[in-house]
Amino acid sequence: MSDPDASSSDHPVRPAGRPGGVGEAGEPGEPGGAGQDGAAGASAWVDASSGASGDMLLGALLGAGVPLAVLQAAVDAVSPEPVRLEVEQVRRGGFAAVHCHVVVADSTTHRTWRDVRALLGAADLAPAVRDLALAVFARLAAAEGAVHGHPADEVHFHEVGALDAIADVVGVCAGVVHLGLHPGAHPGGLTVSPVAVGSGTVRSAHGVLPVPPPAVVELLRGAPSYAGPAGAPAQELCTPTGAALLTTLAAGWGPQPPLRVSAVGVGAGGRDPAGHANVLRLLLGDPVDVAARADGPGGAPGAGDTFTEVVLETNVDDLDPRVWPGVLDALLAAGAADAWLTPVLMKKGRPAHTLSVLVVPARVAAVRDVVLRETSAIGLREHPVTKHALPRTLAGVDLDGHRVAVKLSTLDGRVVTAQPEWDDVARAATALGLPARTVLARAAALARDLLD
Ligand SMILES: O=C([S-])c1cc(C(=O)S)c[n+]([C@@H]2O[C@H](COP(=O)(O)O)[C@@H](O)[C@H]2O)c1
Ligand code: NI
Repeated sequence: MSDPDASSSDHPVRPAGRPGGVGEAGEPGEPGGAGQDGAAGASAWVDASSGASGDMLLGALLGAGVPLAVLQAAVDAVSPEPVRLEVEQVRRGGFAAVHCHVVVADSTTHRTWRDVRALLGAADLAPAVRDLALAVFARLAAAEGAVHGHPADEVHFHEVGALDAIADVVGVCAGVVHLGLHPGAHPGGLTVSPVAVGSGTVRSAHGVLPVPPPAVVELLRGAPSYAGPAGAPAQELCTPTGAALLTTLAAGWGPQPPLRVSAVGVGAGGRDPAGHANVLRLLLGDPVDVAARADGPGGAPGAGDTFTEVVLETNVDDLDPRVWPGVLDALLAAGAADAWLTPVLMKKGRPAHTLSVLVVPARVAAVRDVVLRETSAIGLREHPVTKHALPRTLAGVDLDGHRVAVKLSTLDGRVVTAQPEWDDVARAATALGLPARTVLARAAALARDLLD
């Protein structure tokens, strides 16, 4: 929710940078709705070490280069009353930041989850934006229902169902879809840092609540969060809207993933307390394939091509084979570099599978946990392995307006392979209505120009 006390202005936003090849299509609406997917897909990291709220996320998206018109068009499509997004350049504890004000007339209308769902259902929104906004409000309704003891459908939102909160959610979803960062759009997606929730108490429609308030606790279940940051005055830093947005949008949690950063958005919270910068940062860029290197002796990207990883292995003869695809997905989601099955004939002549997982040392524990939880194995072997890999970077080629990432590998300073990323090829083929092998051949031909 935006801060009603903060001053506002009509200043146009000055982006901190334009993402390379991202958001450039930027048409104001796809056929049949506001909130065009104006990007071919990118990766990003949200720094929520000072918390998160709807207006902080809106400011960060604007600062990272999303046009104000994209957010406003989506908000206009949903809101039954005029809602204006206003942008102000502010300072927060040493950061130049963008504060997005959501300006609405005073209203005491309370909405249920059913009301909000009807508003979103009737709105002329791009399908991806509508689906995402529905998912955010469904999470809010489930959390409110759980903490107040009501079925989700009957949940009566107070602050979080007001027009400014609806504008926060819809605007953020439109911005995220515009950047191609929504779940399922791109393998990289959005990684979110552990979330600072603040401390102390907060006044709300429910009266005085402890921080984190119950809805935030419920929404952040399973996500990393903590009180703080240290030295900050006691205050609420993560609102229910911020928590619902982050947990719906996050493809993963943790420190900044390897990124070639091309744009930074700094979104301001309403207050500017002494002692900490009340901002949320969005770092946008292309993924760099250096995750393994960062954990190994090679250190910095491209600095070396030999490092240590771990192979976990176990022979399994008693798991229903239909379970295996989900296991492999879960292993990759837990950070495995690869996971595969080999048919074997094991002791007592039993047909079985060897499950093998390659993973960087820092992610062994998470991967081991998946193996022991998701399969019937009751033990496993772990071998450190020495891995040699060529330094690689990502470039891109354009196929009739669809960006296909190309992985470049370098030997002795020369680019020796240029491989189009399959997921991008498949997506472009679907969008263009062409066979994937045709699109792959065209992407490979363009990629050949990137070879040295
Ligand atoms: O609106 C509701 S029902 C509501 C529930 C809770 C619970 O934790 S339960 C908390 N709040 C407080 O409302 C304000 C505004 O939140 P936004 O997400 O709309 O920015 C915030 O202080 C919450 O703690 C509201
Ligand atoms: Ni509540």
